[in-house]
Amino acid sequence: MTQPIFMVGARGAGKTTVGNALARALGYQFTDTDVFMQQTTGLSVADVVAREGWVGFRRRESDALKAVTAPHTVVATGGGAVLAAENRAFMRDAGRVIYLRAPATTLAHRLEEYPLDAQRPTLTGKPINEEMVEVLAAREALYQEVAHHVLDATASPAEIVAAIQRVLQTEPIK
Ligand SMILES: Nc1ncnc2c1ncn2[C@@H]1O[C@H](COP(=O)(O)OP(=O)(O)OP(=O)(O)O)[C@@H](O)[C@H]1O
Ligand SMILES: O=C(O)C1=C[C@@H](O)[C@@H](O)[C@H](O)C1
Ligand SMILES: [Mg+2]
Repeated sequence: MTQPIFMVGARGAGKTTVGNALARALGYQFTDTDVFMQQTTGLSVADVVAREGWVGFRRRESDALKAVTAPHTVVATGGGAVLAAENRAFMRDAGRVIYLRAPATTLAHRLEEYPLDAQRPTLTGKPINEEMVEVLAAREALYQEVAHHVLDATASPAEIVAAIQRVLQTEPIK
């Protein structure tokens, strides 16, 4: 397989952590749309949102997704990349899409431990647990729709990488 692999899921699901480890295991390149945008603009997510609003950030995110996509590459996407139908169609068409799925409580716990506020400014202004419940309610159907494979993101990163390697050897069922 040479196709790019796209990691999708909410903030804290482990797209960056697991995506990086998966790339190492496969001998693939690793790239992250949030990091790509930070490097190309010199601005954090919070800065871009302050200057251009979420609409501007989402436009840049769609451009970044296309720019980083290449064969033999694991792409960690931003948590909201699935919001645009254009991005969902692009990822399904270009490669394999992996949804790292975890409950809101797990995500909120991880984000509390390691907030990284500049890269993860609040989406709703609400406390993080409430925010993650809301975000998942709004996006779960989109993550499911775009994914070729859904993985349990509460396992350890090593276990998730092994599980992804197994599903990549199967034909996508969706
Ligand atoms: N499977 C896991 N088990 C335990 N902790 C994890 C796991 N995956 C990620 N983490 C931890 O959760 C935090 C968030 O992980 P990570 O940055 O990879 O998430 P993300 O999906 O890339 O989030 P974002 O959308 O904000 O970029 C990190 O502190 C990371 O160490
Ligand atoms: O879930 C989201 O909407 C976001 C997730 C992060 O990866 C960043 O892309 C940004 O903080 C927005
Ligand atoms: Mg990330």
